[in-house]
Amino acid sequence: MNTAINSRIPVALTIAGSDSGGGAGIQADLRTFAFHCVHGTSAITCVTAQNTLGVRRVDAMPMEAVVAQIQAVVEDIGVQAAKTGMLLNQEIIFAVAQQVEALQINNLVVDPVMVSRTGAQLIDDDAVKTLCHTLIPKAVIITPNRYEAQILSGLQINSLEDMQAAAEIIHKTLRTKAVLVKGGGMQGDLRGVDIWFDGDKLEVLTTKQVETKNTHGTGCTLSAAIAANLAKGKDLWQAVQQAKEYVTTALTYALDIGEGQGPVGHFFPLWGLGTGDWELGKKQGSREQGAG
Ligand SMILES: Nc1ncnc2c1ncn2[C@@H]1O[C@H](COP(=O)(O)OP(=O)(O)OP(=O)(O)O)[C@@H](O)[C@H]1O
Ligand SMILES: Cc1ncc(CO)c(N)n1
Repeated sequence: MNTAINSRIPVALTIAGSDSGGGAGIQADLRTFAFHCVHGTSAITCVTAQNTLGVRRVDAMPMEAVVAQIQAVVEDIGVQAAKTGMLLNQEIIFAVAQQVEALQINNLVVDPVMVSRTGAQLIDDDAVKTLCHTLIPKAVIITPNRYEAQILSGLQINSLEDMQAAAEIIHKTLRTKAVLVKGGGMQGDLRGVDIWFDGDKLEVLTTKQVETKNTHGTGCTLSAAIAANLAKGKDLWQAVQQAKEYVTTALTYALDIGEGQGPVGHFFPLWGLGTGDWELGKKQGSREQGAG
């Protein structure tokens, strides 16, 4: 008898960089997709030698290799949603924007990775311009952090009101459906606060502020969770609210590894249930076998 189960599963694509430390980038995105029961596919734009203390080296993939990965995935498997993360240079950004158009990739979430949480600029000014003019207008939502929102809006952001003003300016000037200005780089209580603006509704998304130094990859995780929810057919507002809840809970289970900022705990229910001990799962399995 054929016992195979034919499972249909939503598919999402991440176009982003690899983080050797496993906390951000492609690694965080694929874990987030898996948690949401979405099949994760990837197009790697660059390889970073990175750990919890910082980025040591970045090697860009050839633009043609990025394009080939996107085409291989979309032409055969198809994707219901996609996200972009670290795109690194102007050539890759331009090529990704062309592929999004040519392959009609819908539900695109752009995490405009330009500046690290510590304020260091990761892409040059020409690449920022290309991102604004080619890729961002194709997104259903963009998710800048504090420093990225400063660049995109031209405002200094030091308060909730500044975050709101920046979201409005970014929406107006960059023509995306929605903007989420993230508060992780703010001080005090604002660290857990994000601002949503879609041209109509200006909303403050507030969760508790989690007291942890282990916040590496929160932005990647949030944008990947939004894409996963969109792939599952949720509307954009619902996708964002649920993604925010997910990243907050994952932060409360953040992993204390390395000397610097550890990653969030993407698979927290396993730890919450005490199954961090994998032996437990095996024991339960053998008990069931014994009973049969
Ligand atoms: N200490 C915290 N407590 C609660 N929420 C937080 C905290 N730090 C970040 N967040 C949330 O995590 C999400 C990501 O925001 P953040 O500003 O950290 O993005 P980012 O700088 O792009 O992240 P990264 O570069 O580390 O991937 C947002 O929803 C933000 O509110
Ligand atoms: C590969 C990669 N993408 C994104 C970020 C931003 O968190 C990072 N540190 N590394």
